[in-house]
Amino acid sequence: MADEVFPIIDLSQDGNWPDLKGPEIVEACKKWGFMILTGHGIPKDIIDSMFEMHQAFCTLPEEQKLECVIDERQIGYDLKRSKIGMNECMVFGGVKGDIVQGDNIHPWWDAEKRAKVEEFKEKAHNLGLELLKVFATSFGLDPEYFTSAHNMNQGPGSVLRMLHYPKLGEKPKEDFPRLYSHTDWGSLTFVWPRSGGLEVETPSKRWIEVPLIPDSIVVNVGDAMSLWSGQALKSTLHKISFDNLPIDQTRWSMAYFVNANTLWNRSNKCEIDAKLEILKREEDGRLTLSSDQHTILTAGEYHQARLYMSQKEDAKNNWVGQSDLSILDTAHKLASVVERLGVANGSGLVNFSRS
Ligand SMILES: O=C(O)CCC(=O)C(=O)O
Ligand SMILES: [Fe+2]
Repeated sequence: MADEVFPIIDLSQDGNWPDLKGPEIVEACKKWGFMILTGHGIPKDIIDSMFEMHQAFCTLPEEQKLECVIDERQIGYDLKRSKIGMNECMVFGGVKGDIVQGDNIHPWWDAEKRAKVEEFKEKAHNLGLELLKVFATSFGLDPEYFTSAHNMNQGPGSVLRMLHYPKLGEKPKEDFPRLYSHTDWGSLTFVWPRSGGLEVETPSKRWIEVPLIPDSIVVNVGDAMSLWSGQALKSTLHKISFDNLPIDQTRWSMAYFVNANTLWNRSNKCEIDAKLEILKREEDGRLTLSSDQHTILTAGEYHQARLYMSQKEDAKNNWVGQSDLSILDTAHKLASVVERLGVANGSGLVNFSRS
């Protein structure tokens, strides 16, 4: 449709962008669930230096990179050759300080490089907090309503994925995509693209490629934030297809996933847990706290429900890596809450539907 213009919002005019650009930001997140932010204040030399490290690390032989494979804290190297996608990724999850001190990171990432990653994560996180304040303020809530549940010092932490979609000799025989059609699980996602290829579903459900603007950030709302906001904010499907990123092309990008706090201990009990109190949309557009107990989940319960839903989906599709669903014994009840709210279906795959 001719009036479907991908939202591009420049924050550079004034230090007071949350007040000045807040309404435009919220509108974009309601209508598209996606926007591009320019003039966002994260310096270009810092972004450049992150991509330099990313590209240099990816040139190491595969067996070296595989020495530290991604763990349950979401730290380490992730090589994907599956229905999820065909890419490689260095993943830096965990809380503040975990990268500088942490294990399971290849020694190629020396102290100086790790400090840069921590600094970048912190800058990204602070921008995420500003956006969460904009959302809360626009809904008439306490500005810290969402931010208080996104503390960088509390687990599980937000996750930086440095992504590389390599050139391929031939198209995979197994029908694996570059990146499957999905919505993100968390609160907010930032993507720094260095190459084109990312496609999103428009409000009228067409697929378009996200404009490539150097040094900008592509921001999208995740399922948790959509759920939390009573679906006032939209979590939108996106993908990278072989049509748009053919086998002879490469894509470099970085994605930062802003997640709500929750921490599981070794006996699978949740120790820190943000309350994901699903807000209710009033007729005048305001969001209020719902009195319906069924619409109150904690971030940990939400996460468990998503795990359960995606493993159920994997099992249905006979995907590799199935695990024992009985571990998640209460999760199916929670999954039905998530399903009923219509924010996510299965693992967020193509047949995702929303009223
Ligand atoms: O590479 C990209 O730009 C997209 C990454 C993405 O959507 C994801 O990892 O969830
Ligand atoms: Fe995504």
